[in-house]
Amino acid sequence: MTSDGRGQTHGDAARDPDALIRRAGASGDPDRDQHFLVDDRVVDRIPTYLPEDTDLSHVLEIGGGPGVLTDRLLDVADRVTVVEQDRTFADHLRREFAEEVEAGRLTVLEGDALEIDLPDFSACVSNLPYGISSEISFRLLPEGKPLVLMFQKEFGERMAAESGTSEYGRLSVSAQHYGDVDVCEIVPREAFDPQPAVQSAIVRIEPRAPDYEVDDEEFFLDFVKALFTQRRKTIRNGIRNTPHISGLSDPDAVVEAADEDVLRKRAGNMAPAEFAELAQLAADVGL
Ligand SMILES: C[S@@+](CC[C@H](N)C(=O)[O-])C[C@H]1O[C@@H](n2cnc3c(N)ncnc32)[C@H](O)[C@@H]1O
Repeated sequence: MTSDGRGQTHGDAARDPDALIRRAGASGDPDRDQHFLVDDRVVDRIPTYLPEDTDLSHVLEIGGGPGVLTDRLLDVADRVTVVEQDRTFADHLRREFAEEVEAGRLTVLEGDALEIDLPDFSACVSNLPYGISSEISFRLLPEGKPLVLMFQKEFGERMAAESGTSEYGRLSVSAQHYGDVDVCEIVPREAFDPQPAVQSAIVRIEPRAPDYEVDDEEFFLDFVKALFTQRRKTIRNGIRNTPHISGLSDPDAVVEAADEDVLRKRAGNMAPAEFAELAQLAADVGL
């Protein structure tokens, strides 16, 4: 660790994004979710969004590309593992950061982040391939580690949305079940090359032990999904209409046992803790 306590430093200066892309020998292909960060100021800020007391012993990055974020992560972390599916960029990362690879400070895993065995990591910081935002998030969230992730703006805002807003939905409840979710920054299209069609958002997820119990995590997530397919209906009707999604064998028993105030609500007005309490009851009497 350096004197500022934020990990080791490497090299003298941050590598220039344009030079990194040139040395990779390939430009980004939007069809492969390759939108590379070229705005140094944004890249510099990303690691600073990690919660203060984050353990930086082993930071995971999904989708390294030319390595501009990898470079900054090596500045703050003791060790970095980067997963990159595209061989051209995986090879480039190994070449570009050969010293760090040699020193055991950087591991480059070539493969699909949805399929590959992920290492134990202490935090994850990534400008994600947008096409796998949802699936990779739900691989990372249950690990209970701090995450700083770049998403498409609308996706990030839905993840962080509060109950009662139009963006609040299944994604918000499921993500906030694992931690406190904030949008740290909206990033304009111009910060990337090639530019994506829409703006992006940097989102922080700070893990938190839930202040409620969920014994059957899978049922909880299915139950939330089921109720949001009926978001305009009351919870009472939502429970009755969706046993094929929630897996409940006796939805009427759940309706009979649940609190009348809750049954009158709609999914968009239920906080994650209220969903969890209802799911716990539903699992007990209706599964
Ligand atoms: C949005 S770019 C980010 C690149 C770099 N971190 C940056 O910020 O400039 C996403 C990267 O993820 C890679 N990628 C796409 N799908 C992937 C997958 N399923 N698993 C691992 N990497 C993937 C792409 O090749 C690309 O390099």
